[in-house]
Amino acid sequence: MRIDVLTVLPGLFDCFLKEGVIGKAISSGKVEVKVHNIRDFTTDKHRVVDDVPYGGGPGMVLKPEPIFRAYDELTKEGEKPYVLLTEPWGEKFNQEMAVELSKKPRLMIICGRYEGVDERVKSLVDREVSIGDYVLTGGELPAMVIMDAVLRLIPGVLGNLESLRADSFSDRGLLGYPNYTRPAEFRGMKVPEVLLSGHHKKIESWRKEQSLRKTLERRPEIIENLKRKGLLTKEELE
Ligand SMILES: NCc1ccc(-c2ccccc2)nc1
Repeated sequence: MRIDVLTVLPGLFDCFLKEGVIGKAISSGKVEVKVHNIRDFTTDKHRVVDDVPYGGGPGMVLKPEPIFRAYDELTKEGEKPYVLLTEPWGEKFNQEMAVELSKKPRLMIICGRYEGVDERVKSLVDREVSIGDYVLTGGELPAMVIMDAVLRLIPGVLGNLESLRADSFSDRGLLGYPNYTRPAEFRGMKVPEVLLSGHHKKIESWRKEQSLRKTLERRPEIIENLKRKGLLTKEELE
């Protein structure tokens, strides 16, 4: 997969693209991520990327020209990208969308900033995406959240051990089960006996029950949603 990011603050992505699983996936060539400074696609001396809103009102709006110039330049060759715009009011990002986006050969993420982008930019956009109902200073962090969730799903990006965690639970949006590691007792808090039993069937059913219980308790709408879609097995429903 290739991802092109358009932003006025490219520096925000430096650590994200160098460290951890994402950093390894890029350095190993499993995925390609290019961050582009919108300012590099201006033509005036002052490299202006924003302007005051028509009709008045507070703040500034990202101008259309530099973004269109960047889009035209970056799509001259190769597959046309599926274009996302990070906005406070976009469609809510979730694991289902992450799975769908991970199947695209090429993505472009336009990061909103200031009061937002000129409305004409949306003629380039396939999906306006929000990571939650709160307003940030810009769409760069949401872009990193989306890339993290999508890139980890690309085959080969997660090491063998980690990929085991991508089981039918996380993919259905269920909350995870409790995790423990050594020591077996710490400050009087013991690891549940079942996890020390070595009885894999019992451990698996304990974990399923814990995950379903935690999801029912904290996010009942996820259970209802899965029920409606018929994505819960008979024993999971019991
Ligand atoms: N859904 C989170 C999100 C996404 C983008 C923005 C944002 C804020 C300011 C300017 C442009 C985009 N805020 C929140």
